[in-house]
Amino acid sequence: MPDSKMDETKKKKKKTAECCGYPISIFFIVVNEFCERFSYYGMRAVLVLYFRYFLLWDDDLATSIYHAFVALCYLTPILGAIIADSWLGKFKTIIYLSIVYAVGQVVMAVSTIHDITDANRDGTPDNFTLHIALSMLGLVLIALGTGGIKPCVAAFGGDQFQEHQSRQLNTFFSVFYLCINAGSLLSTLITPVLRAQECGIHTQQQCYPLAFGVPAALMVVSLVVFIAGSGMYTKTAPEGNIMGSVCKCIWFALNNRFRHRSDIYPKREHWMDWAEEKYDKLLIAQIKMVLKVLFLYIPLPMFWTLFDQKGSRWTLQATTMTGDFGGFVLQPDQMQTVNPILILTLVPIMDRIIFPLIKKCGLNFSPLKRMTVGMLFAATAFIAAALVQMEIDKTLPNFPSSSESQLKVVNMHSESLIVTVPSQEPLLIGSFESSPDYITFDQQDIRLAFNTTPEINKDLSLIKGSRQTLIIPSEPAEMYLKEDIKSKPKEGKNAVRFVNGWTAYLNITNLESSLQPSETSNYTLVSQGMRKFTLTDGIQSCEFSRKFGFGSSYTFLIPSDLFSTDCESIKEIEDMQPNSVHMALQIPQYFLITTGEVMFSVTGLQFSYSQAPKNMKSVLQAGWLCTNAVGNIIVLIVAELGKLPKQWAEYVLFASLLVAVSIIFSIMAYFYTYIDPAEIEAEILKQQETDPDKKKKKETLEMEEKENEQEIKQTKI
Ligand SMILES: NCCC(=O)N[C@@H](Cc1c[nH]cn1)C(=O)O
Repeated sequence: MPDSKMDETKKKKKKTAECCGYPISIFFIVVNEFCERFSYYGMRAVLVLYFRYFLLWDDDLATSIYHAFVALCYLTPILGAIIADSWLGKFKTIIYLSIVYAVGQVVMAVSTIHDITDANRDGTPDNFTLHIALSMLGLVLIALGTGGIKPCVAAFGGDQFQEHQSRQLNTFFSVFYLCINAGSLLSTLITPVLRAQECGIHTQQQCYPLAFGVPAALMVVSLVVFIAGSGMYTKTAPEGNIMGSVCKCIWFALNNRFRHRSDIYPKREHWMDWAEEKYDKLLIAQIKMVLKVLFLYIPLPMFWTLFDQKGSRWTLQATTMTGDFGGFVLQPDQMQTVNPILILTLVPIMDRIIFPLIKKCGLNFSPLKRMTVGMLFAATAFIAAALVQMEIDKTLPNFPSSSESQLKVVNMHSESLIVTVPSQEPLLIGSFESSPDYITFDQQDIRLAFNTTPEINKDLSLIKGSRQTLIIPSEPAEMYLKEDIKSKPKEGKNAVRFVNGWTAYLNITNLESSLQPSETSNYTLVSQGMRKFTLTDGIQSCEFSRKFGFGSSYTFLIPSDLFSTDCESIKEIEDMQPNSVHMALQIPQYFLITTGEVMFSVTGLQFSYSQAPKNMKSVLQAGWLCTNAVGNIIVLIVAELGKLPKQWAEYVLFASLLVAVSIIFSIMAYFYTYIDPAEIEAEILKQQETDPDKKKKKETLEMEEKENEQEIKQTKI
């Protein structure tokens, strides 16, 4: 950098306004981040539901696309960092990519308006292709925007601080993290509520446009806030194509090293020193710093692999638990908000109390040690999750393995029946009752004998890995098999179905179609709480209500005296008992992983900023975010491949993997020496200034490069 230019930036820095030791411009950046994270996490909160219930994709497709989107969001930071460092500078990159981001959010919101293609006004869109195309376009733009600006915003925030504000700089990253979590907490609470509203022009539907529209609006606010602070920022100019020269320099060093591999050449301290012939000492030193940090990042994705499973595995675990807290009832997916709530309380506690206390005890709790401890906390969180899982497993129904089949017998006949089952005591099943529990068979083909007159022998071919119910109607010879659910119902809901013992067809609320005599309905899902069903045959009707817990399954037997007893005589068969392990048991694992997050993630953010040379701050931020992307990809792969028979075993496996990785990391960290990039850079510059010969050489090289660049530009034109 020419001296005159350096003086200019120094002067500018002196002018920045301060408040309590912090640059005022920080305020705008922090508010901007809050709005942006509100927008991002709010959209993410309803995304899977949008795929599932608006685009009508199946579960697997919905979750795969969701994870792929999240992974993409953490890969695009590389792109953002390149644009910022080599072309537009952080400030302009943030503005332009925020516009892309906001446009993406708006496109996404528009894609959720069913009325735009609902010509026949039946409430479902007629042209799914258009909606899918729009939403995919929206998501790509959003991933580009959110990922692109993320490394820039953190680094740009850091840039606002001057050298004497290093203490405030550390606090900034904590406050930054608090804002992220305040934004994510609020939006994950609000957008699902917005989604549950009904809206529409022709037909009233779930209000996805509102659930995606509010995040879009917040992104526009975020952009406006950022621009509002425009006059106050310290803006560092882009320093040219850093990534390009870094790659060229590394390539040259490797080549040069290879050419001089014979013993006759003197060894050099570091392989990067082999670039000295052609490249500036400063650049070489900077590359060394970055490479050291990037090398250290290699084990980090494992942390995110565990961390990001709280959104998937842990939420699934919560669906097998009960959320009844007496006064209020917590839904399984709401358990996730425990993380941001704990962040909001733990970050200040750590910063104000725990870390200063450790320091007072004379212990040096360096950033890398903190990160190692953070990883160990995450591992213990998974051990806690495994313990909870074992508790749940005790209460879970005994589902058939893939080679077994299970059968239950329901007797709707007016008399008791004795059923002879292979390798079992004969079963006595009273009229209007069922066999006490599912009977498990190793074989598929079985023969049952019934003591009716005349005796009935029935050959059944059961489905492997399935649960089925044999319904014996009033006319026993017409018995039939019905397939049952073989896992806990989704999202903590309850699966219910009816067997019609009434003599005519019945309409029942919640059921898709009317039920013929002796027919068994398909399952309908009802959520926790008091639920009412109205049964009618077109002439008479009665109401039947029941309180449901979480994750149960019932078959309701409708008797022939249904209406004379005012629905009182409906009999329930419990196929799956409601969940009984309390969701509060998940709090320890949330506490542990969040403590781990504060030590690992907040520290990693600071570390990535502080150890990066001035012109490569966003690059290292991008590298840091990339560890998150890789972590998500590992989740995707493991979810596809690894099907451990027991969930608790999978938790223990992940915990052990992370412990192993954290040991490796601690060894790597032991050999890392913390640096002050600014100091090293200043020293090298000084050396070069006192060495006029080298300075000249460097200047000619720089001029050559510039000429080259200009030539390239001209040829392009
Ligand atoms: N506490 C969870 C929300 C949160 O802090 N997210 C931060 C950090 C982060 C990156 N990957 C996972 N987490 C963010 O979005 O930058």
